[in-house]
Amino acid sequence: MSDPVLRLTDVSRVHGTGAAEVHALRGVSLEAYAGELVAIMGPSGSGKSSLLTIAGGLDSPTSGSVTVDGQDLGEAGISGRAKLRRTSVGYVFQDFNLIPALTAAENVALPLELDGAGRRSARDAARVALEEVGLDGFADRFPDEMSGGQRQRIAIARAIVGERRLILADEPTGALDTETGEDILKLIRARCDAGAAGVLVTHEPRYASWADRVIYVRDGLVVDEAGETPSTVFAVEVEG
Ligand SMILES: Nc1ncnc2c1ncn2[C@@H]1O[C@H](COP(=O)(O)OP(=O)(O)OP(=O)(O)O)[C@@H](O)[C@H]1O
Repeated sequence: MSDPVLRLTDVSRVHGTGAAEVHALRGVSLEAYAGELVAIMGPSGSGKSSLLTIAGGLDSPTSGSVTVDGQDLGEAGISGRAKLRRTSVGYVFQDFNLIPALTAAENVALPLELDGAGRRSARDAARVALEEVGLDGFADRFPDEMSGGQRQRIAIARAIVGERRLILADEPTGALDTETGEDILKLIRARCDAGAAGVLVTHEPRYASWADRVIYVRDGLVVDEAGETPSTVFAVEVEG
């Protein structure tokens, strides 16, 4: 098998010191390969968001290592991690994290422009990404002129623009109705089918069923890895 796009090896994350010490992650290892979507489930406070921010280089582990596309984030340094975030990692948040003063196309083009792409080519790439998520014709609208589902589509377009290899989504359906949430999952799934690796944090078995594998986290530990079929999500829930 080829190398994983994402590899976490024995990752721990401790916040605070002494009596205030919180172990958000305790020796988590996981891999996500090109073409696969991995769902992360677990109770509130179990470490899901910590895992994702560390996978995306937004936070650093206290110990353990993270590699994205073979590059060790610890060795990459601050500027190397920032570059990797701009070029290889697409992050989708529950609350969209769009810049209200920028149009849909400008929001999507931003990571490319930050990475030094010319304005014209960045905007062209943004329009292609917006088309891919079904927002052709909305490029010049501002986020507050659009529905929640459309805003999340902009965020997905921003996460996939420029052929990002790793898509990290933290409860991307949280603020959306079920039908719109399913549409968003379809887009993430399609991107993985096209060759990206995806990691999806979700509370909803319905959305986790779009994944190839489901990983359960509890108290900062991976406690169970279900099989390959969506039905195992429900099987484990019933047994648990
Ligand atoms: N910056 C921080 N400082 C202190 N503690 C933190 C920090 N970030 C996370 N934690 C703690 O680490 C643990 C894991 O948090 P995390 O947000 O990763 O959980 P989660 O599974 O994503 O929760 P939720 O489903 O509610 O979003 C929690 O106990 C949380 O309070």
